[in-house]
Amino acid sequence: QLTPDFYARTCPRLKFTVRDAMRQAVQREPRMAASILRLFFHDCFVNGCDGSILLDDTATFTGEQNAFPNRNSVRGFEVIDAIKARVEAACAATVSCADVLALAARDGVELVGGPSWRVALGRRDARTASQAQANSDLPSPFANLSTLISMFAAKGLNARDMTVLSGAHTLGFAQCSLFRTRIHNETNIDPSFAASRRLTCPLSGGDSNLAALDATPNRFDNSYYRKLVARRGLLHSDQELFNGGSQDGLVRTYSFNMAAFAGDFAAAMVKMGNISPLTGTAGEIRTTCGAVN
Ligand code: HEM
Ligand SMILES: [Ca+2]
Repeated sequence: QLTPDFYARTCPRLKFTVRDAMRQAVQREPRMAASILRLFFHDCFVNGCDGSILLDDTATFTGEQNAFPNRNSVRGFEVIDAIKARVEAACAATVSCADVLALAARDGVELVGGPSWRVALGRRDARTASQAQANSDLPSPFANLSTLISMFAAKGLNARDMTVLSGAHTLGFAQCSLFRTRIHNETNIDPSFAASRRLTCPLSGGDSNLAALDATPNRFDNSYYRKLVARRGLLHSDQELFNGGSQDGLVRTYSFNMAAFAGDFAAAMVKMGNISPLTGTAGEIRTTCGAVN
């Protein structure tokens, strides 16, 4: 029951406000498009797209931000907080943090050359968050293909959705500790790629050193899939999509058909954005994204 014109009368300039703020954020730091996209994924996969990941831990509240997949890893909170402040100034107590995040993720992708899509709106914000749920529902970079497929299936997303959404790794960076075993121990990897990654990610030390997830980390293109076909996937979970299994054919298609990737990605983002939203009078419209009202 989400709809793109949910705020047409209550906050008519909403999408321009978000777009403008995201343009500034991405101009300042191109990686922010990636970081906000990932933030949206990590929101939607834990209790649905309800802004739960945005809630800060306090002395009496433990939320999702310090769950293993998020701690020292997800970023961009200050950008969402700043956008929300501008939205509040224009339309007080009207637009949810969950919707701001959904719009910002779409705008970031478009700003770095990716497809666009209509964001259905009307999500409300959670009053709670669960660190345990974040630990159990977010996929690990060490997962194999069948685990990835079943974790997405648990969210109503099929294997094709999983493979095309993983194309988000056309943007952004990963830390050495999350791909070390792949570049040092695995055999389904291009040797020269492994050797060059080992230069900044040795067997010990450099845990937080960054490497790009594909060859063009600030450009939304299909090079992620071309790299998978060349056995140059950075994460173990990336290469699982092209390792003799059920997704090989789709990876190959996306590797030479950018239009198919772009179209399927947009459709799958809409689907991901529909994961169990709070609507109607459930939840609340948070005034500050980091804390319940
Ligand atoms: C298929 C399962 C997935 C796994 C196992 C996975 C895992 C990871 C890991 C380990 C990182 C690096 C984190 C770090 O080094 O701190 C990462 C980065 C990223 N992920 Fe995923 N991811 C998956 C799917 C997705 C999906 C569905 C999206 C969005 C639709 C996404 C968007 C991103 C982006 C954009 C980055 C780069 C973030 C940045 O540079 O700030 N990922 N992912
Ligand atoms: Ca959530």
